[in-house]
Amino acid sequence: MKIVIAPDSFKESLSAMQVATAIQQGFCEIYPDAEYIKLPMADGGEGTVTSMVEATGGQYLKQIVTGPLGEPVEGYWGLMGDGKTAVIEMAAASGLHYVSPELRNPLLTTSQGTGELVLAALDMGIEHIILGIGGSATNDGGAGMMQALGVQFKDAQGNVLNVGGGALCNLTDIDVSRLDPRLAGVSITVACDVNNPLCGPSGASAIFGPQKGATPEMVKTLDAALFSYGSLIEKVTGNSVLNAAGAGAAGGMGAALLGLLNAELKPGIDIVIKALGLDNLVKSADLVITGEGRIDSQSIHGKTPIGVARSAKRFNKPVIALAGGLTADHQVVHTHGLDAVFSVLTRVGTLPEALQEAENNLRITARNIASIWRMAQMSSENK
Ligand SMILES: O=C(O)[C@H](O)CO
Repeated sequence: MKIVIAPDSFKESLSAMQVATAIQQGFCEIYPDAEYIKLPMADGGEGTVTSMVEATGGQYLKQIVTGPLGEPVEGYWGLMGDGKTAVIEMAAASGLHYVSPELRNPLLTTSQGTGELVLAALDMGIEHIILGIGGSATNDGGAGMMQALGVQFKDAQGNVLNVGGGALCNLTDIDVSRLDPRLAGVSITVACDVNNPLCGPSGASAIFGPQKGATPEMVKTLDAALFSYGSLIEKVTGNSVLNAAGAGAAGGMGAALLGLLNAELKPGIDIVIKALGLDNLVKSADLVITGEGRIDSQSIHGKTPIGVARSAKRFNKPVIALAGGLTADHQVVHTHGLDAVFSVLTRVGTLPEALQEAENNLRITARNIASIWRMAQMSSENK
């Protein structure tokens, strides 16, 4: 029996490889002799560099950059096996995991560090950038990143804006004349973890603002700020961003990349699936297992489990997903290729307890799924 295990990370708890290993351990208790293929996946958010570097035999590079609250953090990026392509994930510089829950405030957080990672890659003379966006602590429309790359955002008095999503309320002018000229010679592909638009009820602020610490009042302020930011980008560049799919990824960073850098936005999971050759591996599998920290109705907008399911369903393979948590509205995922989904929680506890127990709970749940799988196999053999 061949089992492909292709999960995302469980954010703030386990890396994608740790998740895959825990699932394998559980399955091995029932199927010790099965062939297991573990593929740590990512969708543009945290883990994208690891997946792409490992898949292409590239290398990791460390870089001290400005974190979401202005503090120095040790970020990283990857040089892919071809030696010409940089793979950068914005979460490695501006990710939510850098800000503890009580300090989360998307009015103030900046994506500047992501721009600094891009500068580090340009310094190495790369020709192409794959920029994974998602998992951010920011809602600044990627303005911080663009500031690091030389763009100036100004208010009506001609003053350069402060950093953070809240400051964009005062934006009246975007000056691109000092944009780093090296960017003109580099192609940028953006791996978006979601396809949400910039603004509105399914936009960056409304959907992802709360997890970054936005109160309902802040969501309104941030949404209005991103609307005037997007409108101004359209006016200055002539590029449409307000209605573009993915412009709302990573707190609106998609809009800056599309509008100000003419980058191409793609579903991140498709880029990772291609680099890892997932289609070829699932083709001959008996079972495909995926997972993510949380599975909800938003998962269908480009998250890893659905991308993996799409790949598996091309070859009509069964797909099971394991999640730390399932929301009440998660069932829509069944119409997108996930045959069965399981929450791994084994008891009622606190969130920190759930994060801490995730590895063991994954193993236990995987063991039980394997046991049901074997019972089903035995009963069909006995018919
Ligand atoms: O960073 C975020 O806002 C989410 O991951 C969606 O991109």
